[in-house]
Amino acid sequence: MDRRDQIVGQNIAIWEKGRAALPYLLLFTGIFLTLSLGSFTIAENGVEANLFGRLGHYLSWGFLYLFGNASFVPGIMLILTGGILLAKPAQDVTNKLLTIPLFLLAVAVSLNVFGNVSTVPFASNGGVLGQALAVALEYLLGSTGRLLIHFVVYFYGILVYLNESPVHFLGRLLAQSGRDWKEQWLSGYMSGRTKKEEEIPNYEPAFGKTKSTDWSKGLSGMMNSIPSWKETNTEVSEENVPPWFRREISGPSSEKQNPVKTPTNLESYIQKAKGNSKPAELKESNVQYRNSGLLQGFFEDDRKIFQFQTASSRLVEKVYGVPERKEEVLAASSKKAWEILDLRSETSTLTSFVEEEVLHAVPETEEFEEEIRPFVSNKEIIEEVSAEEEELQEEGEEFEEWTEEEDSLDELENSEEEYEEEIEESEEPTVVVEAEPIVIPSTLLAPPVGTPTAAPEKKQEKPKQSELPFTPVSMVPVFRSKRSVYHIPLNRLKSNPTKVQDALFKVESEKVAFEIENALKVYGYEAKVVGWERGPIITRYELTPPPGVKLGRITSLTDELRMYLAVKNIRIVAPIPGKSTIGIEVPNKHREDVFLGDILRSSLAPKPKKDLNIVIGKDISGKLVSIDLNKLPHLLVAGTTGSGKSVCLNAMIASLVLNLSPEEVRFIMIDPKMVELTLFEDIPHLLMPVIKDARKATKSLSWVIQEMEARYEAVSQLKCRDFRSYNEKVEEHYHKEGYNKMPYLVVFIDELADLMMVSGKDLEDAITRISQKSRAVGIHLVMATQRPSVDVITGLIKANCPARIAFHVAQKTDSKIILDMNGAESLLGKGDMLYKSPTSADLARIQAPFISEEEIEKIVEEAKKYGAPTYVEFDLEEETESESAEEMDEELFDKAWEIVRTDRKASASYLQRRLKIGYNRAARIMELMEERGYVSPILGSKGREILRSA
Ligand SMILES: Nc1ncnc2c1ncn2[C@@H]1O[C@H](COP(=O)(O)OP(=O)(O)OP(=O)(O)O)[C@@H](O)[C@H]1O
Repeated sequence: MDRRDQIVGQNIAIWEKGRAALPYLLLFTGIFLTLSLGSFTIAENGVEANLFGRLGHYLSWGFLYLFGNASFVPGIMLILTGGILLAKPAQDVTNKLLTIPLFLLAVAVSLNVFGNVSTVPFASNGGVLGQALAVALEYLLGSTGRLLIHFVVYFYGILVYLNESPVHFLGRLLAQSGRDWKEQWLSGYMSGRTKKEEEIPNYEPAFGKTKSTDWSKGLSGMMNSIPSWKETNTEVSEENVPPWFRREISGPSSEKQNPVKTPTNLESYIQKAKGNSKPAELKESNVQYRNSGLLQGFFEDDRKIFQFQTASSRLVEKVYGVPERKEEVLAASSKKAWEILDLRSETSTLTSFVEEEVLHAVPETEEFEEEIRPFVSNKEIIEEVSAEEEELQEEGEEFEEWTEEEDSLDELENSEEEYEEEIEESEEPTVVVEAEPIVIPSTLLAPPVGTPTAAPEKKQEKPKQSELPFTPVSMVPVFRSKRSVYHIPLNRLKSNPTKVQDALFKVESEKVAFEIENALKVYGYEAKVVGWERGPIITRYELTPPPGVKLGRITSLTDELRMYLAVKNIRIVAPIPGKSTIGIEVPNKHREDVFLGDILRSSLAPKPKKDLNIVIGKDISGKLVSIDLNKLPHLLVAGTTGSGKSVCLNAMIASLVLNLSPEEVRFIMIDPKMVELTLFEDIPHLLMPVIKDARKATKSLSWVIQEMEARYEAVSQLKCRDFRSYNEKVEEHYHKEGYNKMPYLVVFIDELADLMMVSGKDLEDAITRISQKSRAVGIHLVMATQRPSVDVITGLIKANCPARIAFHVAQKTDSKIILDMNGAESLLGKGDMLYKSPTSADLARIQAPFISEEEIEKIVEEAKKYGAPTYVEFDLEEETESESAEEMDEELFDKAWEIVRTDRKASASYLQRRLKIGYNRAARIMELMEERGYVSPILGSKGREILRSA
């Protein structure tokens, strides 16, 4: 660690202490100022009368003279800010304090403008400065300008005080008013049009009146074919909405503001045409969807129908794109009344049903076929839209699109007039509409209709909903950040103020090196310490091995050396990988804790941002070691209780939260211990609330499997090899087609053993499936366990997690399970660990960084400012039958054990009688007891033995 870091660290420590005293300082100053001013009197005994004596009197004098009664402002604001800081100690009040002079001056000017009279003569009208400022402002800006400008200062001050960026606030305001304007403009036009239609008694849509070759006849026919569609539920949930539509979503308010009821209009035309006195009404949906001004509308009928309210002229042209019918195209786009699109798949049984209905409505099959041919498939529409978007982007401004539409409006109004004329001329509609209105199913948007198969009973069939004709994508809900730039300040993290001085260390190391040489001499080996490397908690001494001595002999001297050096533990590495020396790792006398804050600050130097890069600590030479979770791709952590697993996991999560926004990474946290990961509850990166129940853990992992499959599907659709190239492609081009970038997904499990105990096989299966496949789609597992036994870290799990971290473990066998070699048993605990990378057989000894709970809380608090977490829609509570049975067994377990223990009878039939339960259940409970080591397996005729006494 260099000197600069040291100074920074010290400064931060001083700052932290100062911060704790800040609220009291603010409160005291505020009270002092307010009371001094309140007790100020101009009379002779002013000093005596003032509650804060001479200082209070003269200070108040100065303030009142300069700012008049506005002088009370700083005191009151200081009290307010101090109170806020006391209630929320982590708040940054710098902005609040900076607004005090602003408000002081603004109030002083206000007092002058509105003529404040004070009992203290020189304090009237905002004091000398208030008067001077007011006069200067009036001279420069006139009285109106003065009034306005000082109100602007209030406005600005209030925003800054509330920690709101005035620029962002104005931006949002402008954006909102722009949207409102656009919608009002649209609704004004559309309502005008509706009125017109109502005024003309015989008004019929043009497409209902034109000759039989008109495309709209097919439409009208179809509109009359499927009555049930419009009667179904119109509530729209965001779930499963194709990403294409999801890109801009406005809430219900905008929908209300916009009185466009296109389908109703369209239907009413058809109702009128067939003389139906009971016009059907389509309910409006709540949520409006847009795609960059190209189209706008809302979902109906349980997301099966997308009702367009607006669409760009090119999209319209594509759908109706027969050049000879240009007027119609224009008319259609102007009315925005044609746009009803069914999103059902083309394979549904509906196809023949609709075809048949259409042909029923339109007798001339050939003509009808011609009518519907111009409709294009959804895929083509999407392509067209993307082309349209590209073009728009080239043109630069979305606004131009609206201007264009405005221009075309005039044209369209003309064409509407033409239609009206046509209506008058026309005597009879050529299309005989017989059935109820329907919407256009997508089945008709694709290929021409084949020969119908008349089957009237099919009319009663409920249309089957199949998959939406859009790309299946990640189920991770989109996170919308409250702020534009994601940044969590590192000053929230501590630094280590106690660094061991090099000089001190040199003396210590020389002494230890001498002792090592002596100890080996005692056992008859002439070895020389040739150097050492100092880490934060251990130092590795390098020795040249005595010639002709087997290395095993030296390593077998571990205990002897430990005793000779009087240290807790030593570890001998023979030979040091890549060197011709032996390493003896000896604990330092003075431990130097590694703080996450220090690490992140020292690694702040600009370097390419690796996606899931995590600094996991300092190695024995004090160098930072980082891992890229993306490459591992999963990590297994093991160690006895108190060895530092949870702190390590917390540090990993914290560094990810500090580096990556919720748009870039999401977490699922499983914490059966209920105390470790819950600290991160409610951070926006979470996909589910922190899971504390082992049963829910398995369910959440099954969700991860589904997500993994969906991601694979999406990745293969864009013909990408992995998730990264998918994200690149989406960023470059495919976002225009509605594809969303996928965030990394990291699943943290603290205490795998607890989970394996409850749902062993299921959990193992889920973990194996995820770990085998998920690497390519950005899903990673980080699992920690206290008990590195073969039933927890099974062969399958081990095989799929080549990257492992071992903290201190109780025995060599545990070390072998986790690392496939000895070593972890000689670690020192408290974050001392061995890391086995997937690419190398050698172990790296690392000191994990420390992060305290308070630091985590501060980070969490900062992260929460970016928004609340958007959880996946997934019911973790839902219970399967077998699960509830297991739960009941679990409930009975304690009772059963009490009976077995006191009666000394471990048999299922005995439990059956005592607990009045079925035999199967009793046998299951006995098996549970066996699994948990309470009773032995059945020992032939002797039955089971009771293994525990309590
Ligand atoms: N990197 C570290 N640096 C310094 N001290 C540490 C470090 N990691 C852990 N400790 C100390 O060890 C204690 C136990 O750590 P931790 O809670 O992470 O253990 P654990 O392995 O998760 O234990 P358990 O499995 O019982 O939860 C901590 O309270 C802390 O004081």
